[in-house]
Formats: sequence, C-alpha cells, structure tokens
Amino acid sequence: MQLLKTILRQHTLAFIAIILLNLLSAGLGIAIISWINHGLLGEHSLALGISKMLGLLILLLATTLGAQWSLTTLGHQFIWRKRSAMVWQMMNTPIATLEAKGEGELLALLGPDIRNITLAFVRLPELIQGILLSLVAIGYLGYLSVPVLLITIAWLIATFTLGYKMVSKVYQHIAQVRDYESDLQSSFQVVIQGRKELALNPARARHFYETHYQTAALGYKQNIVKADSYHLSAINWSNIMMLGLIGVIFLLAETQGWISMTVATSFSLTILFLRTPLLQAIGAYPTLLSGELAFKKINELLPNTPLQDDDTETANVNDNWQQLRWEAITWQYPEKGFQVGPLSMTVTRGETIFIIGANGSGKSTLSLLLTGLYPMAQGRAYCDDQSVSSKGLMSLFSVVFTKPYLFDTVFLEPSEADHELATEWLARLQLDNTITINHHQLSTLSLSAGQSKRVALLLAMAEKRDILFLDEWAAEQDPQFRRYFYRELLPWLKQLGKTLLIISHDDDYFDVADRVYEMQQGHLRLLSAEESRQAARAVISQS
Ligand SMILES: Nc1ncnc2c1ncn2[C@@H]1O[C@H](COP(=O)(O)OP(=O)(O)OP(=O)(O)O)[C@@H](O)[C@H]1O
Repeated sequence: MQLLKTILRQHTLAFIAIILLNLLSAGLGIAIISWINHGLLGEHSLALGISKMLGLLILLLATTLGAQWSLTTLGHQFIWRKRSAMVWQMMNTPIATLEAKGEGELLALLGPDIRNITLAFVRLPELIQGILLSLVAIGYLGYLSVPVLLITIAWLIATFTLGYKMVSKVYQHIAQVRDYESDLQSSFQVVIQGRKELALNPARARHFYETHYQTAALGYKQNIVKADSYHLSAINWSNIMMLGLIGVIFLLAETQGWISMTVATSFSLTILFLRTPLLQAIGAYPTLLSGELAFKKINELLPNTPLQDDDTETANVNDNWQQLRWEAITWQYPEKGFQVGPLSMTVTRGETIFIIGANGSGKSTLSLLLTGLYPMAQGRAYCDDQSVSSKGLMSLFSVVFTKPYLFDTVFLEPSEADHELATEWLARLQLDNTITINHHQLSTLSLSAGQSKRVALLLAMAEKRDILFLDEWAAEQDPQFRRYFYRELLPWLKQLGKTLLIISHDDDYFDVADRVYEMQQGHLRLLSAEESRQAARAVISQS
C-alpha cells in the first residue's frame, strides 16, 4: 500500500518502535491468557494471584494505550505534513493543470480526501494490532498443538479468502464513491455560488436539484450502501467462522483426542481473545482502502516531487529591463481547445498598450500567456534579448483579472511611506469615503462590482511591479469614473513609470494608447493609427 509505504519510508524508526510496542502489547495479552489458564490457580494465595493479575492487566493497558497513542500521533503528524505540502504544492502547480482538474476535484482533494487519510490513520492502530496479535496468537497456538494449529490456519485461510473477495468489492464501490464525492463538491459550489439565480428561478433550482445534485447524491448513496453491506458481510462471516472454529477444536479434542480439554479451552480462549481485534482489523480495512485511494488521487494531481526553487530564474530579469519580446508563442486549451498564436509582440518599458477584440477572440487567454501563467507551448519570451522563463515573466506583472480575487491586506510588510501611498491611492480611486486602511488591512470588502475592481487595482499597484495588466478593468465603472480612469489615472500611472497593458472595449479612449493591438480568433495584429481610429466599429461588426 502506497500510503503505508510512504509513512514507513518517512518515519522508519518511529514505525519500527511502534510495531515493537504493538508486538509487546500483543505478547502480553496472550501471556496473560496463558497465565490465567495455567498459573493463576497455582498461586500460593488468592491475594497474590489477584495482585499479580492486576499488575499484568495494568501493564497490558499501558502498553496497548502507548502503542495506539504513538501510532495515532504519528498518523496525525503525517497528515499535518501532507496537508501542508498539498496546499503549498497546489499554490505552486501551474494554473492550467488546476483548471483542467476542475474546482470540484480540487475541493474533494483538500476536504474529503484528507479526511479519509485521517480516518485511515485513526483506524490503523486496530489493523496493525489485529495483525500482530494474530501472529503472536498463532505462535502460541503452535506451541499448544501443531496439528490443531494447522487445522486452525486452514480454517482461517478459507474464512479470509471469502472475506477478501467481499473486501475487494468494498474497494470497487469506495472508488466510485470517491468519483461521486467530486461531483457532489461541484454541486455544493453551484448551490453556494449560484444561490441568487437559483432563488429567483425555482424551476431551474428544481431541475438542478433533481438532475445534477441527485445524480451525484444517489450515486454516492448507492455505492456507499453497497460498500458498507459487503464490509458488514465480511465482518459477520468472519465472526461466525471464528465461533465455528471453536466448535471444531472441541470436536477434535472430544472425538479425535488430538488435544486435551484443557488445551482445547486455551485454544478457545485465545481465539475468543483474538476475535474482537481481528474483527476490528477487518472493520478498519475499508477505511484504510479509502485512505489509500485518497492518497493516490492526491499524488496523481500533486506528485510529491520537491518543489523547484525558481528564484534563480526570476533573478535573471534585469531590474532596468527596457524591452520584453515574445516570439511565435502559442497556447492551446486541452483536448484541442481554443488556440492562441502563434503570435509575436514587443513591449517597451513605459509604454501604454491597448488590446482590443471581440468577445471570445482570446484577449484574456493572451493575458495569461504573456504573464507566464499559461506555459508557452511553442516560442520563447525575451527580456532585453535574454531568454526569460515563465517565472521570470510572472515577476514583472501585476494583473487585475476580469473576476479578481480580493485579499484584505494591501501591503505584506508595510512601512510608514507605504501607508501614506495607500491612503493617497485610495483617494485617487475615490474609495476614501468607503474604505479605510488600518495598518495594512482594508476595513471592508463588502463592495459594489465597480468598487471591487478599484480595490483590485489598489492591490495590484501595491505589488509595485513594473507592468500593470488590466483586463476590461473599466467595464464596471460609471461613465464619469471611466473617463477619469482613461484620461487621468492611466496617464498618472504612466508618469509613475508603469508599463500598462490594457484590455479594453472602450473605443472612445483608444487615443490614450501608444499602440493598439487587435485579437482576432487567437491571432494578434498591431493596428496602424488609422486602423485604431476605425477599430471600434470593426470590433462591433465582428461580434
Ligand atoms: N478554461 C478554459 N478552458 C477551455 N477553453 C477556454 C477556457 N477559457 C476560455 N476558453 C476559450 O477560449 C476562447 C477565448 O476566451 P477568452 O476569455 O480569452 O476571450 P476574450 O477575448 O477575453 O473574451 P471576452 O471579451 O468575452 O472577455 C473562448 O472561445 C473560450 O471558450
């Protein structure tokens, strides 16, 4: 099992110590049974017998608790590390890979999958104790009578072969449960993010509920019921067969005379002692299977390779760069989806460049490609004629996406000067009546769409990167502020030395740009001054 192998590799010594502790606990358990059967009544006084038994029981309690506690602690330590590595890994995974998986799958990884691994560890002590106890018990039974032990082993093999078949079915259904879990997470997202639309349209809400949600929920339920049924059948089957084994042992003693009745009693006591932990072990197995499946899913998406420290690449970008150039670059969405490029583009430091084009022509995709967020399938980017990596590109840009995510902190480690800057920017963005900045925290994020975009711009400016890339930033602004943005804010940002890449549909303001590019079905074209003037009409006619 991958999960067990990994924990064994990462915590070899601790794991060996835990196994030894478990062996000790199992050995003590069996020794106590043997002593009760053979030694207790032979003690000189009843008081001595009782105190010895109490002492042994307390020792057994301490070792069993110690063994379980250390395994559980090790498990939670492993999960803490795994979850932290996952979150970090996810933040460092190319966004195209994450997008291809879908949000439902990612939520399933961080939520139910990690929970299943946790549960696997919670039940792992039972499994390990059950297995070790069985081994120790088998040794003891062999000491009592080898022929009866052989019959016992044959009986147990027959029991567990059928039990294993049932547990395999459990695994199949648990795998399907995991797929439905991902669909359920997607449905939960619809319920939360589409709440307004669903509230307004009961017919759509019912349709969504009856088709999408119920398909996932029913699929989940049917498979979990089947998994649980096979699991319970395996437990009951094993339980009954263990009782049957005791009958067989007494029969062998009574009719065949293979062993005395005292040895038969020891056999039966040991098997009864073994029964509960063994059934618990079988009970714990499916939880371990779910954990294993979750572990595989996590490793599939976020392989546990050490993260590359690309800081050396970002250092390749000269602080005083003068020109960025992309040559014959391309990007295509998976499964032969929309393609951008091959295209080439040059940006000189301090320029204001507009990118225009019809809906779906590929402007936002281009922004992700130019900024290094999508990897170039072909072509290269250069910074002052030096090849620059995706990481290098990312270090130059601050982007306000069409649907930006708003963080509530402006600067990460603000200085007094930064605070003054942020206060000035708030005023310039006409947000000073709505928001205050205390230390580096924004007082509220309950904002209108237009205000949210202004905050997103504030956050982007606070990153103090050389290039600001704004994707249809002005779309939600009122006409006065839109005018103010193009006629005053952009020239002010340019004056500050910012290089500006602006995706825009606002044809009234194309004159603000030094150059205008047009996207057409994934291809980029530099417009002449005359074409820029005509562009607005061209855009409208294409859409
Ligand atoms: N995550 C995605 N997976 C697959 N295809 C996508 C994805 N995002 C966008 N596309 C496709 O890429 C094409 C270009 O989309 P893009 O968002 O870049 O256009 P745009 O020019 O920015 O449009 P708009 O002006 O409407 O914002 C569209 O046909 C769209 O269907």
